Amino acid sequence: MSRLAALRLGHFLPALLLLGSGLLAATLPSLTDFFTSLFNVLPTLLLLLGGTFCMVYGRQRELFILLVLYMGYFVLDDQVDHFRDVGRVRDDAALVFHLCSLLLPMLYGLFALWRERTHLIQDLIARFAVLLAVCGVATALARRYPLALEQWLSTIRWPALHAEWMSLAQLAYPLFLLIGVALVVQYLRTPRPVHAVQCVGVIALLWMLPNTFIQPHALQVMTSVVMLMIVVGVAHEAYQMAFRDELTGLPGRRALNERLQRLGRNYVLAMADVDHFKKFNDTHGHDVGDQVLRLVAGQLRKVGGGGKVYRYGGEEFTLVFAGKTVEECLPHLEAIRQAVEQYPIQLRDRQQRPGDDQLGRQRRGGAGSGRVSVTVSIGVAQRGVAQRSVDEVLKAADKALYGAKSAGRNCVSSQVKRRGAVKLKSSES
Ligand SMILES: Nc1nc2c(ncn2[C@@H]2O[C@H](COP(=O)(O)OP(=O)(O)OP(=O)(O)O)[C@@H](O)[C@H]2O)c(=O)[nH]1
Repeated sequence: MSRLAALRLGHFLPALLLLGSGLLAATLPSLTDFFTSLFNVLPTLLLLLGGTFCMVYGRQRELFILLVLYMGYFVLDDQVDHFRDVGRVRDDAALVFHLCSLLLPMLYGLFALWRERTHLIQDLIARFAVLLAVCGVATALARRYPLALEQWLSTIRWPALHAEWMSLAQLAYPLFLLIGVALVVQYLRTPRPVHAVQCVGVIALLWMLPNTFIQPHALQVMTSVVMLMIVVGVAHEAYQMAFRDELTGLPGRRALNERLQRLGRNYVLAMADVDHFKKFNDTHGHDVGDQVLRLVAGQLRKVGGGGKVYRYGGEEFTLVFAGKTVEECLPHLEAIRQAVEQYPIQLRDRQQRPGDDQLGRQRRGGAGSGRVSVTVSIGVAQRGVAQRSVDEVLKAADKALYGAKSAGRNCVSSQVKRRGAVKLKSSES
């Protein structure tokens, strides 16, 4: 699967919806008392709840992003409050604002790109040390040389690139660009929900900073929104870990158990099993076996007739058809059986794999390249008078699968129970 194909709207959608709602709320001329109070406490609440959640699950990276966002909010909110109460900005407002417009994207980007690789405690200490060092140096410089620092920050270094609407320190724009590109590259290399959320978060910050003193609720609303995005991203990944099978990307056994609880009165279950997979593993190795499981999963996923496929475990998959009869499902099962059988699997020696794509394509087409194919056997059963509970239907599908294996494999078998008699129907190529 290409990296672009792996790019999933589902990874971005929650964050984009939050961003849209945030923009709407932040640009409203006034908010009701309820929402004003809510957004006043939301950043603190999200730091406490989201931070605890991240700590419990060892998500240091997201914990520090939340911390950086909150610190930025804390410092700027003080300035905005003064501006709102007195009607003019504090003397140090320009210095604080320019410093935040550099430090906020810088620290956000740094922690977003800094993967958790070392031991949890070491990682925590290293991140704290970096945060303290950067904030400590910035505070010391701001106290010691306020005027020089403010001048340095507000200098327009590249007049040709400056536009009227650019209210941040000019250095902030290339910094935002650099971080945005780095985060997009990170997502393309590893398409994970938190990586997607971090990309959208940069856009929200880029909108928030210039509007901090202009839109009355920009700071509270956008800080809350970005913090919420990060927490949602972590929750999304926790859900995926629990319900998705990592190898194939299919929903896993836990997701299947959930689905089986709410199937209604009419449904069909099918069990699909890769034939002679032990032999395949023994011949080609476990790694190639894993690749094959991914390919088979990719073919099974295409099943028609409203079927949904789950990885049951090992080399077994379960297909669920809600509101269908066996007769309606058989053509779709037969189609995927054929699709798996006809799918050519290219075996390549890892060590001999060329770095060059074109060379790789040539070699794949070459006579020496090894092509194999695998087949699946499928057993299918339907809820009926003889098997009423999900367990019974699953058992019947398993029995039909056993029948398919006995009938020579690479076929679909359905077990139809009528008045105690068991009839096994096999369709073979
Ligand atoms: N590579 C790989 N192999 C797995 C995985 N899960 C289970 N297996 C292997 O799948 C094989 C299952 O073999 P068996 O259940 O004996 O059946 P089979 O060889 O497929 O033969 P039939 O089902 O009778 O056609 C075992 O060798 C397992 O090690 C996995 O995630 N990756």
